[in-house]
Amino acid sequence: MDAPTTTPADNGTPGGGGGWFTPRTQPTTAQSSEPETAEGSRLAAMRPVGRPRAGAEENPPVRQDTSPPVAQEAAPPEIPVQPTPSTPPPPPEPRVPVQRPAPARQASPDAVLVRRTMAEVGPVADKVTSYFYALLFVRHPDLRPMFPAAMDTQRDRLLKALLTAAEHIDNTEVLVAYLQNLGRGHRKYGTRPEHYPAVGECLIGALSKYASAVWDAETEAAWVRTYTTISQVMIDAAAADELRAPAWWYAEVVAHDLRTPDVAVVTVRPDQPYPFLAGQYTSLETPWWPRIWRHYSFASAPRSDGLLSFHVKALPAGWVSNALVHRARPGDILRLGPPAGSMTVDHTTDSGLLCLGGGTGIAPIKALVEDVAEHGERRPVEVFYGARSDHDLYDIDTMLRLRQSHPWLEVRPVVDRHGLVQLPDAIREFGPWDEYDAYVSGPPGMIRSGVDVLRDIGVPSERIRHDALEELVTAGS
Ligand SMILES: NC(=O)C1=CN([C@@H]2O[C@H](COP(=O)(O)OP(=O)(O)OC[C@H]3O[C@@H](n4cnc5c(N)ncnc54)[C@H](O)[C@@H]3O)[C@@H](O)[C@H]2O)C=CC1
Repeated sequence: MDAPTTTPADNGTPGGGGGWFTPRTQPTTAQSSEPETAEGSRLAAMRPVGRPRAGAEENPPVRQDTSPPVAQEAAPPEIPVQPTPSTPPPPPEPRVPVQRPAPARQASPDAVLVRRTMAEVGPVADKVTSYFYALLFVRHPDLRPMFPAAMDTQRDRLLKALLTAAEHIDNTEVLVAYLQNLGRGHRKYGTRPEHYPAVGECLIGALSKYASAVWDAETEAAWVRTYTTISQVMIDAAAADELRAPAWWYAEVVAHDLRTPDVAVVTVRPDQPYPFLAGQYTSLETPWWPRIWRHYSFASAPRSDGLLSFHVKALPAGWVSNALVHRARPGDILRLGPPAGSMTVDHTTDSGLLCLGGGTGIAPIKALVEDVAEHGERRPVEVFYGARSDHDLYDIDTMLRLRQSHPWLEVRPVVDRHGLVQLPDAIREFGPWDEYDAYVSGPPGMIRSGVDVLRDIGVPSERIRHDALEELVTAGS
């Protein structure tokens, strides 16, 4: 999957006060001197304050950089600082905004205006997306090579991420982490600080066109401040990440094991150490579909030989997944983005782990089991491994071997019974689960119903972990 996400990471929230999401200039009113629609002043307002490149003008014009932004696959990676094997993995992330509703507190004036715009454009979201990208590519053709040649269903990811962030602008704690992850993740596309004003300008261009009924100077000023804040957090996170990690890793396929006609276990060796935590995922690009990145969970806890493995199911019309299952062979070189996701084990408690792995969703669950084993803990781990048929339980042998080695582990295969009893239903027959944290991994529908069942049987939301559904919708394709 352009991998499963749990969440964006890293805290970095400056302590105290309003933090990052208090606009650096006080919110203004409609009567203020905020720019109205003049593009020049709008862009000046949106220009991120952080880290212009050496020699850049103080207020460079948006299109100052005419060099092609990316096409990285042919170029050797620029690696500012090589991580060493002792580089600690990034801290796990809090959940993405969609998973944790903003606490009930009074919305800031900017948030009210931003949400009003969002409500207005919601019914015409597709048009906003098309118009946004049309504006971006017409006004800034130099940015076009940063996107895939064929803009598939993921083309609106950038816009979606920005709008998600804007909508949750008051939910500082979660949002900062989300944006930092987004900023770090954008390094692999070749995104630079000077690209942000171009995107902001087109974002506002598209919103003002489709939310014209509610658009006024005050709304525009709110969006400018919101976008400036968003881009600043992303730019700062990318700059900090540059000091400790490459923008991407090359990884050579060293093993390819076709487990069923459409599921392969792909093992790769990164060109340099790749720190991550069990339960996380990465983004992956194949040589056959340049600039198309998909998310895949790591199927093992970090290994001493540094190898990484992924379980990939070839999906109908899944370009990347089909290439990985049917075309990739040892010796092929892939690219990996940074690790992400918060579906990780909390080693500060000894609660049990209740794990639901559906289909290839068993991959990160296996990693979690290995992680618990490596920590030498004796906490109960109960794995429910769901599949459509016996034949689809492609990793059951591995899971049963793990169970033989670890008395604290229980593995229960759950095969669909005529579509009536599905994986999540099975957990009702066992329990009680009061002392367990729950981990849910698999297709989005299974995650949704898994979370419903868990809540229904009394597991509190804060004890349920899963990757972000919005990431999973296109994951693995
Ligand atoms: N971290 C994560 O959450 C990961 C998620 N995945 C995702 O897992 C999926 C695996 O796909 P397949 O192997 O084809 O799975 P699948 O479609 O064969 O389903 C696997 C299991 O989930 C159950 N299930 C599916 N839809 C359900 C629903 N709506 N309600 C209740 N139960 C449901 C099925 O009954 C089956 O037991 C992919 O979408 C992949 O992207 C894969 C790896 C990690």
